[in-house]
Amino acid sequence: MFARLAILLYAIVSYGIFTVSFLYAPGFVGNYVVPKSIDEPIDVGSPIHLSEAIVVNLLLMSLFAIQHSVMARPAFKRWLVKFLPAACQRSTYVLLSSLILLLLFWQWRPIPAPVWQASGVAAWLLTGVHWLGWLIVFASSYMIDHFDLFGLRQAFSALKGSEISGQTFKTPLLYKIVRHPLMLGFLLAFWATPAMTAGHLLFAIANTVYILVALQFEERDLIAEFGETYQQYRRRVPMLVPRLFARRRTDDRQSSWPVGAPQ
Ligand SMILES: C[S@@+](CC[C@H](N)C(=O)[O-])C[C@H]1O[C@@H](n2cnc3c(N)ncnc32)[C@H](O)[C@@H]1O
Repeated sequence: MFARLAILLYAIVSYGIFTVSFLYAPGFVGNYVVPKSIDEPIDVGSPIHLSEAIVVNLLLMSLFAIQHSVMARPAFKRWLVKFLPAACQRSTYVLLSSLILLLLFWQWRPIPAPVWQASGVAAWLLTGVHWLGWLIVFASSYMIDHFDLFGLRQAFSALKGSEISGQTFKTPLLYKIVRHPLMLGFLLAFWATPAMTAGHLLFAIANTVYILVALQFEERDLIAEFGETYQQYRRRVPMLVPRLFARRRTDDRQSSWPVGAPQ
């Protein structure tokens, strides 16, 4: 019982640290409220050189990308549970990702050279799309299973002594429009800004490249897990850019597979 309570406490602490990093992220990317944002320099006493800023920022983003992608692979998860209870595996992933994100927010070097500056209606539109992106990220996490994604469900299952259920394939709401709404939300939040600086542009480009590469790995795992069901989904639903007009395909009309039903 003590071990199970310790797992739950670990999951709650990890989730708490994730919440701090998630709440900080819009402030960081949008330069709102927070003490240190993407364009807000830290006082390091001496001016930061452009080359140093680029190298430090790329290292920070690479650290996040490597941790986030390596730890998400099934082979790594199987290795990790040799040392940790299975119920801690997702919380460990969430904890490390969140700590690296906080490090990135803290150590990020702004590069303030302006790239574009919108005003009037364009500025309002870009700000609206920016917040729509964050809303999509938040909502999508609940559509596939927020508490499973962030390790709490696994810890509660362990507390009850029940088996940790495997991943289930779902296509609710936004997942019927694109296969990766959560990533689409991030892309909108990163790119839609009325005041783009060189540092923000570096952040947006590097993260776009990372997302596009990471999604290849994620989809490879999803195909390995769900086979033809995911292949059909791939044929039916676009990856990131919604189709403006529904495409009527022969196999759509013939298929009896209900999109949205757990497979
Ligand atoms: C951070 S979430 C991002 C999900 C998706 N890539 C997106 O952008 O909305 C990553 C986890 O979601 C899982 N996942 C992705 N698509 C899924 C789906 N349709 N149903 C259930 N789980 C899914 C992946 O296996 C992975 O564990």
